[in-house]
This record gives sequence, structure tokens and C-alpha cells, in this order.
Amino acid sequence: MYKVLRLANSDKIILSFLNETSKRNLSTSARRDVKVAVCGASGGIGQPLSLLLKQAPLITELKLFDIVNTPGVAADLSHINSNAKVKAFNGNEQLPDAVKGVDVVIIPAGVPRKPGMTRDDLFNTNASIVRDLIQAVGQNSPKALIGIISNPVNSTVPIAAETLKKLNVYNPNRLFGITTLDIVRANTFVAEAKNLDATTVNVPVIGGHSGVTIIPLISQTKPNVSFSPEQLSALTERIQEAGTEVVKAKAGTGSATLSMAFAGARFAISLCRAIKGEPNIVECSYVQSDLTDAKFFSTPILLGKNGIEKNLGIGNLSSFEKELLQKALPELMKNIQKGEDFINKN
Ligand SMILES: NC(=O)c1ccc[n+]([C@@H]2O[C@H](COP(=O)([O-])OP(=O)(O)OC[C@H]3O[C@@H](n4cnc5c(N)ncnc54)[C@H](O)[C@@H]3O)[C@@H](O)[C@H]2O)c1
Ligand SMILES: O=C(O)C[C@H](O)C(=O)O
Repeated sequence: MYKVLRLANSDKIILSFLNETSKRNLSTSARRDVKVAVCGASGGIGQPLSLLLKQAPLITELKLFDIVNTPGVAADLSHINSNAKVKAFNGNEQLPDAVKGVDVVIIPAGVPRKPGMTRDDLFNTNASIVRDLIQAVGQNSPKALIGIISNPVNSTVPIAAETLKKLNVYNPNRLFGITTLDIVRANTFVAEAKNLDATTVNVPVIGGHSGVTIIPLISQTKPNVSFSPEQLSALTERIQEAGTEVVKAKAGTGSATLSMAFAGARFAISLCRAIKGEPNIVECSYVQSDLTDAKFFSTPILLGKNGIEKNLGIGNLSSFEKELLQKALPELMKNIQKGEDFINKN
């Protein structure tokens, strides 16, 4: 148990790690209910994400929303003998009930990339999907912690913020862009390169979630690792382009789903553990930030009962990482502006 808790912020095998920490929480916390909604629950990410959340003992209710197919997904998951009660909500008329009374909303709704597309090419379709879902969350569960997976994350999180502002319920501590897959990938690739146990490696990844805006801080990796300048460059580029690697391999059938479900479950369960009062829960996430010129920026975040407890900042960057930051900021600021304009100029 001691080892599991000490490694709480690295991606230990998700089941054993979640089972242990959740059992501990159920016995020590006064607060028992943790209700989670997944919006986009029937999709390539939504289904395996919901499966992983169904297996997390600290989640007591799992509300599955999509515009199609949730009755089948929920019936299937509901036969698993774990704690969470699973409920299906299908179609937009059931959206308000799907998000009412939940502690956490995770949003993997929207279209994925095909080869040759950038994440920004998804903007025209996904911007309004995220806006409408967030509007329902703001109206029905204004205190929920919200995690956004839908791309382009660099823009959909500002879209969510502006939507919540219009409803007068925006709290920057409660809105998160889920960039955990970048950390999961960086951990895996560094572990492979150095022959380490991937579950014990932690590479902070800051910035945004697309191409040059993804900034892996390999100099801050734990355990400490070092690479030649050529290796560092190749590794950084692989982390930045890992989503495209999957899109190409899937050859037109979609983008990362299984690894994203793993990453999304890790992030969602970290939120739940923080809500239940567990200390020292840290995850990188794309949040409102004043650390750089970009209004939203991912850094390690200490999570608490009300979302962001403390932004842990960027730390000391190597000169290579400072250059990456300079390259990232113009693109990131453009993506943020595009998201804000979508709400404010429409
Ligand atoms: N943040 C990340 O690291 C990351 C990683 C992978 C994928 N993604 C993004 O996640 C999104 C989903 O990817 P996927 O592979 O699961 O796609 P998918 O097409 O398999 O599933 C999307 C689901 O969203 C549903 N949906 C569409 N409109 C909806 C609405 N208005 N309300 C509720 N549900 C709605 C669809 O019915 C579908 O079930 C994409 O935008 C993708 O780019 C992000
Ligand atoms: O690459 C994509 O389009 C999906 C996702 O953002 C990823 O990083 O895998």
C-alpha cells in the first residue's frame, strides 16, 4: 500500500492503483458519493473510458450521455459487479438530466481526425458540440469539475470558459483540458529509450495539446535521465507527433481511443480522489493561467476538493525547452483567440 500511495502521480497499472487508493478513501472519507458523467460515452474513447471508470471503486454513479447508443453501452457495463450505478441518457433532450447533480463531467464528444488533418481542422464540427454540452453543464451542474478531451483542446477549453462566463458560472479552478495522454506517451517513450519501468517514469508535459504546442520537459523527468541533443530532438518530436502516428496507423478509422481512455480515466479518477480529500494529487492539465502570454497553458496542477488547489508552475527549463516554449506560444495564443471568438463573435 505504501508503495502505491508514493507512486500516486505516476501511471501505475490503473486497476490495482485505483482499487487500492479507492478502498482507502472509502474507509477514511466522510463523503461517500462521487458521481461522474461522460458526454460522448458511446464513442471510440467514451466506451473504454466508461469501462475504466466503472471499475474505479470510488465512483458511485456513472451517467453515460451520447446522442446515440447509450442504452446498449449502459446495459452492457451495468452487468459488471463494481460499485458504480450506471445510467443511460440518450439524445439531447436527456442531456440536462445526464449532467444534473454530478461532481465530475468528462467530455470526449466530437469527431476525430483522419490522416492529413490537423486537430484544428476539427474546430468547425467540435466547437459547437462542446459549447452546447458546456451550456448544459453550466445550467444544471455549475459546480461540477469539467475535463475536456474533445479536440482541438487548445480551443475547446477557451470555448468552454467563454460559454460558462456567459452564464455567470465560470470558475477557472473547475475547468480542465485533458492533456494526460501527452504525459502517458512521454513516460512510455522515455522508459523505452532508457529501459526503465514505464509505470515509474514521470515526464511533465506543458503548453497545449497539438504539435509544437506540446512541450515535454525531459529535463524534469523523474527519475533523472539524460539524452544527446539529437536524441532529445527526436524524442521531443515523437511526443509532439504521437497523435498523428496513431492517426496514420489507424488509416482513416480514427485517432487514439484506447490510450486516451487510459489517460482520461487516470485524470478523471485523480479529480475524484482530490474531491474525496486525498492529498498530493498532481496532474498536468491545460487550465486558465497567467504564467505565460497564453491565457490557457498546461502545467502540473495540485488538485483539491474544489479543482485547482495550486498551479505548480513551469519550473526551470533547459535552453532547448525555452526554445520550444517560444515556438509554442504564438500558435497556442492563436488557437485560444479562435476559441474565444467563436463564442463572442457568434
Ligand atoms: N485530448 C486528447 O488527448 C485526445 C485524444 C484522442 C482523441 N481526442 C478527441 O476526442 C474526440 C472523440 O474521439 P473518438 O475517437 O472517441 O471519436 P468517436 O467518433 O469514436 O466518438 C465520438 C462520440 O461523440 C458523440 N457525439 C457527437 N456529438 C455529440 C453531442 N452533441 N453530444 C454528445 N455526444 C456526441 C458521437 O455520437 C460519438 O459516440 C475527438 O475530437 C478526438 O480528436 C482527444
Ligand atoms: O491526434 C489526435 O487527433 C487525437 C489526440 O489529440 C491524440 O493526441 O492522440
